[in-house]
Amino acid sequence: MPQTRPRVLIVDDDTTTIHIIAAALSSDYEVTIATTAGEGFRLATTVKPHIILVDVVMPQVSGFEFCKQLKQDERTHKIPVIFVSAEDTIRQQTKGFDIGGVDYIIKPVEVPILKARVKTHTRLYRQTLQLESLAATDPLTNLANRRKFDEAIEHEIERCQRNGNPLALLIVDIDDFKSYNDYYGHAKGDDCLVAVARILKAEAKRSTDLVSRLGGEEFGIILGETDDSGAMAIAEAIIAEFRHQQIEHVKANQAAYLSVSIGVTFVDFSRGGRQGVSIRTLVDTADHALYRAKDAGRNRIEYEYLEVPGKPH
Ligand SMILES: Nc1nc2c(ncn2[C@@H]2O[C@H](COP(=O)(O)OP(=O)(O)OP(=O)(O)O)[C@@H](O)[C@H]2O)c(=O)[nH]1
Repeated sequence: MPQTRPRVLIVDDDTTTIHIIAAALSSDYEVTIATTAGEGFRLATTVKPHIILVDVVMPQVSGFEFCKQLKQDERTHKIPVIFVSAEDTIRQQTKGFDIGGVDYIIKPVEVPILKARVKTHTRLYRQTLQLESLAATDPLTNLANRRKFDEAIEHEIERCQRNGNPLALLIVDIDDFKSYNDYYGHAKGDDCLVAVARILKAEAKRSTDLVSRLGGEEFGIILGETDDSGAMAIAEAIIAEFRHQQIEHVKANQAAYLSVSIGVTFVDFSRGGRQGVSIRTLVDTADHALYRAKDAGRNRIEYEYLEVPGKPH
């Protein structure tokens, strides 16, 4: 698939420089312009540029301060920043790198050098993004993989705890999948995993939801900012969707179709506390509920609250 053109954000208060840089890059890049650091920061979070070219000397907020701000925000900290400045002292240039810039271009801008450097840094950044995405994705289902799940749940625990919000985790396991594989063959088993992934994605579709394949026929769904009734509603919708779709599984023991069992756990951070709430305790609690669902006959949901130790009552 052809890649879209890389996006460049130019942040400069000098219209002559903006004009020179934009003219040099606009045939190969999507160019966006900001004349203040404030506007630049807003565009960095919305346009998500592949590179930012910033003037060092600007009124109010300098290019260095702007870069520091970008590096402190998780939405923008990875975007490569190139400083463009007439200040050519070694001290000034070194400072640019220390702050987190990837390059420093001296004004007046030499267009071939500018183009070569922008090309190199955008290519490297895009490769990094691609590798990060591959490292976080399960190749069969295209869902987030276990590594991404662990990273995301840690992040969600922190976020929900900081904001005093509830957090829920669902572990979904296909019922009698061994006999499905044995009867229909491994390739059909793979197709089945893809179909299950699609159903789960369709039911947990909020931006704070993350559906992942934990391994084999087990899936994890993180529901940030979701309380017990919200999480149970999603779990019930998943069970109902499998009942509705009636995916054939002639060897199923319980239902006459392909079904899943779901273990659900909730944490309520609304009264503070966090000690003892880790990925491990969350997953273990949801797993425990899942085993109970399997034991009780499959094709069902069981849940367990996770108490937050140290929470004042
Ligand atoms: N096709 C396919 N099968 C897989 C994959 N990963 C794991 N499996 C199979 O999933 C099956 C899981 O079997 P079990 O752990 O015994 O679970 P189950 O038969 O679903 O039984 P219950 O969970 O108790 O209902 C095994 O046969 C694995 O070989 C995969 O990527 N593709």
